Amino acid sequence: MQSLLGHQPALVLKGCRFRLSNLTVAILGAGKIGSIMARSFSDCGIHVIATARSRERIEKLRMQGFEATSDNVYAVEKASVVFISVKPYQYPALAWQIGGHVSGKPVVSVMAGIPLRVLRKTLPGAEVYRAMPNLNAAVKRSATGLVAPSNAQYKELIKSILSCMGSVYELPEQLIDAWTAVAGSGPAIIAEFIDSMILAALAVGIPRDLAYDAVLESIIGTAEYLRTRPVHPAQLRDEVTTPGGTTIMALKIIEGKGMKSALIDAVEKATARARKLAREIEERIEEQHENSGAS
Ligand SMILES: NC(=O)C1=CN([C@@H]2O[C@H](COP(=O)(O)OP(=O)(O)OC[C@H]3O[C@@H](n4cnc5c(N)ncnc54)[C@H](O)[C@@H]3O)[C@@H](O)[C@H]2O)C=CC1
Ligand SMILES: O=C(O)[C@@H]1CCC=N1
Repeated sequence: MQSLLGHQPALVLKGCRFRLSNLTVAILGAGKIGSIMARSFSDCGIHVIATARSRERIEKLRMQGFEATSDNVYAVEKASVVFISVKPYQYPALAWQIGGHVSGKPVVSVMAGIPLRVLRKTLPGAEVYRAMPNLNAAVKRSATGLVAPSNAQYKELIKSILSCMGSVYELPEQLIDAWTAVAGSGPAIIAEFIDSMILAALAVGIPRDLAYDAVLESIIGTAEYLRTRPVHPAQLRDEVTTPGGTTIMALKIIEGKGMKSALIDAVEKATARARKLAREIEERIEEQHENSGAS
């Protein structure tokens, strides 16, 4: 693998390593990703306290079997590990609520963009981490990036909890925004590709249900092929492409319309957006600090 791809996957963990059944974890802001995290952690035996703002959402979380509340401070105080999964712009208000209650606890943010530096400043005394899972956690196939602080005390525990969602990869902080673009947004980008291929299949007359299967099975099969056989994607492409055959006609059009350059641009823009988010949130936090009359 190393010599062919010039890269060794930095997989650190897959599958639970700790006995997690005595653990209580708070998930603050159990929306789309937070409720998937709650299900994954709960399936690992963890007691989850999920928080949400609306009565309907709390009721829904309870129906799914989780302890659920609107009281973030209660959840933080009861839990040994705290996860934050609100939208980045919702974070300053949440930090204001819980900032005085997290000292000594590990707190893991899955929010795009917000740097450790800002988490540390707003959650005094907590051991702060950044993680970037993806929606595929719903099928235990998240590729989760993890940034741990130096001299982290709780790193093995955090990796173990995150592994309930799939694979965990430890990263330096300067890579997490790029990871957010590639792996965090990845399912959306890949879903667009799948949707486009389905439309293409319809255009050449394949019935809709068959088109869906043809595309999904081909995507899953190609990923499985690349995962289990040590070949570079370009080598796979060459194995499929018969000189003067059909595939080369498709590849010529893709090349001419710039699919690769569009994807590279897209990922660069998404990475830059995460960096910009960090600045925007930091400004909001400073404003909040000034408005509170703090020096
Ligand atoms: N959706 C995704 O695939 C992924 C999202 N993320 C990150 O996860 C975070 C959440 O994203 P989504 O789940 O998509 O958003 P969402 O809007 O579905 O979930 C956020 C939830 O937090 C709740 N909330 C907001 N403020 C709150 C507060 N003070 N107390 C309690 N609950 C509060 C909201 O009502 C909402 O239900 C974002 O920061 C995003 O960057 C990370 C990886 C993947
Ligand atoms: O779109 C977003 O900002 C979040 C981060 C990764 C996936 N969704």
